Amino acid sequence: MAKPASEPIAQHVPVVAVVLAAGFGTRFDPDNPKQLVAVGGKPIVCWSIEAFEQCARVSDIVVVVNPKVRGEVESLIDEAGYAKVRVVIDGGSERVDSTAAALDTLAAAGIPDDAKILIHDAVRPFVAQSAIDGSIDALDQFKAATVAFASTDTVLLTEDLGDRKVVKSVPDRPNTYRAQTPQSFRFATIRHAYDLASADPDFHPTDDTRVVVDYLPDEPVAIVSGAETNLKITTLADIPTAERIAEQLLGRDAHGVSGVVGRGAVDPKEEARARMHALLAQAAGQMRR
Ligand SMILES: Nc1ccn([C@@H]2O[C@H](COP(=O)(O)OP(=O)(O)OP(=O)(O)O)[C@@H](O)[C@H]2O)c(=O)n1
Ligand SMILES: C[C@](O)(CO)[C@H](O)COP(=O)(O)O
Repeated sequence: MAKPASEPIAQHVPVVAVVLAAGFGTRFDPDNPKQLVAVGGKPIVCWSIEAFEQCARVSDIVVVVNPKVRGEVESLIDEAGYAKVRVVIDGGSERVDSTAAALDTLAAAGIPDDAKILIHDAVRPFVAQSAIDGSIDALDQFKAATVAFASTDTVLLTEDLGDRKVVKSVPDRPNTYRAQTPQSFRFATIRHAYDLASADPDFHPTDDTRVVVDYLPDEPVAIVSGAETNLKITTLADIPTAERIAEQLLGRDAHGVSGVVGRGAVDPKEEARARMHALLAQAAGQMRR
């Protein structure tokens, strides 16, 4: 059951979330689209849409899909009754093509240049409200921003030497962040960057920030605090972590039992204690024999 959408609040400009769900999940399982996989009992794409439904400052949501998942995503949206989803559009073969399709749709709809656009990976289901709010706020000062998480590892920039990768440089760790989403922009800024990038068929960026950084290098992109829990589900190995985060957010323990123990329900700690007592009693009985 979806949480009800927050009432949109009066703002000067539209705040549009673009939820990118048009990927093919080749690193996950191409026969099992990851955006439809349930974690904590809820499809990943629904977690992401709901994060923006619940933010009162988000006025509209555009969902980007591919033909393989369109039917299922549309049914999920209908069943949940997401009130802010305006349109479900087809994406393209790469992530940037899907973003470009969303920008074209928004342009055709006559969205104002100063609208705030938040572009989010559908496969980052646990994005925090603070990251969404922080992204919207950052656009009052900057025309571009990205949620990112400070790297705890030292990051190595590499280059090719024969068939080996070798280290080219080592940036100072306090200056290294892992890019997350949402990545947010004033509409005219991201549209301009994409227009410039479209002239280069060899440009294959994996995120939208790169499009601004490469094509509008004078435009600062602000960092908004992300979190380790804003996980991108990339391979099957990410699912156990995702389940753990979902359980925490849903307030359940690792076995899916509600943390609130009602009358008649079995407290898992009590159950474990009873099991241990039984085992000890059995062991003691065997020692006496
Ligand atoms: N053509 C594409 C490619 C990706 N995405 C979206 O961009 C996000 C991040 O992409 P990624 O994790 O790489 O997903 P996939 O492209 O599905 O995975 P893979 O690269 O393993 O095929 C996902 O929400 C994905 O659905 C998209 O909308 N359109
Ligand atoms: C946008 C992104 O999630 C930021 O970390 C990432 O770049 C997507 O990359 P992918 O190659 O599409 O997984």
